[in-house]
Amino acid sequence: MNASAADLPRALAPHDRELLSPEQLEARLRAIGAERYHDKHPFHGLLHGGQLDRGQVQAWALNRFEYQRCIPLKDAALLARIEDPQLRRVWRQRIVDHDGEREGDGGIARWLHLTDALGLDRELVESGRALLPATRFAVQAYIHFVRERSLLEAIASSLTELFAPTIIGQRVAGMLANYDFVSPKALAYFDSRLHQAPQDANFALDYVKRHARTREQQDAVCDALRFKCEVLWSMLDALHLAYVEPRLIPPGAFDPRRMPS
Ligand SMILES: O=C(O)c1cc(C(=O)O)c2c(n1)C(=O)C(=O)c1cc(C(=O)O)[nH]c1-2
Repeated sequence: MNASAADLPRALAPHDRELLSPEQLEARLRAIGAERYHDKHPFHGLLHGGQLDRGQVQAWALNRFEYQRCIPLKDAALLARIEDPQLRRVWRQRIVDHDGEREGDGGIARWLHLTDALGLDRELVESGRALLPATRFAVQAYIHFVRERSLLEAIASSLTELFAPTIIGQRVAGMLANYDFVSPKALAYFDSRLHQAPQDANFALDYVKRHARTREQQDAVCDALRFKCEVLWSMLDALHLAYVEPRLIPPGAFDPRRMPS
C-alpha cells in the first residue's frame, strides 16, 4: 500500500513541513472551510430547505442567540490583548457592529427582532436558561480559546466568516421561500452581515497571511480554523439531536411542545 505524505506522522514527512507561501496558506484555509464549515451540516440543509417546523426554527434561533450574545465578549477579550492601536481601531468595530451605538441598534438587537418575529419570549431568549447545554459549552470554548491562545490564533479563529456570506445567502433565500412565518424584516440581521462578514474576514485573512511567519505558526492558524469549525458544527449537532433525531431534549432546555403557539 502506498502511503501519501498526508498519511505519515509529521516527523516522517519533513518535506511537508516547509514554510508555506501566503497564497498556499490561504489555499489550505479555504480547503479547511470547504471540508468542515457548518454549511455542510444536515441541520442547515433542513433549515434552509424548509423542512423544519416553527418550533425547530425557534430552537435554532434561541440557541444561536447565545453565539450572538457572546461574540462581543470574545472580541473584547481579543481587543484587550492587542498592543497596536491601529489594529485595535479596526477590531473594535466588530463590537460596535454587534452592540450598536445606541439601544435597539446593532446585530444583537437585530437577532432579537428575529426571535420576536418567531414568537419567542424575549426574556426567555435573553436569560439563556432554555439553552442546550452543548450550545453553552461550545460558545464558552470559543471565548476561552481566544483568551488563552496567541493573538495570531485568536484572530485566525474568526476566519470561519470567510465562508459565511454563501451560507447567509442560502439561508435568507431558503427561509423566505419556505416558511410563511419568516419575513424579510425578521431576517434583517443577515443583510448587515452580508457586507460586514467579508470585510472582517478579509482583514483577518490578510493579517494571518502576513503574521504567520513560521511553519509552526501557519499550522497553528490552520488548527485555529479547524477548532472554530468544530465549535459551529457541535452547536448544530446538539440542535439536531435535541430537535430532529432522536429528539432528546435535555432537562430544562427549550421544548417547543410546551410553548404556547
Ligand atoms: O450565520 C452564520 O452562519 C454565521 C457564521 C459565523 C461564523 O462563521 O463564525 C458568524 C456569523 N454568522 C455571524 O453572524 C457573526 O456575527 C459572526 C462573528 C464571528 C466571529 O467568529 O467573530 N463569526 C460569525
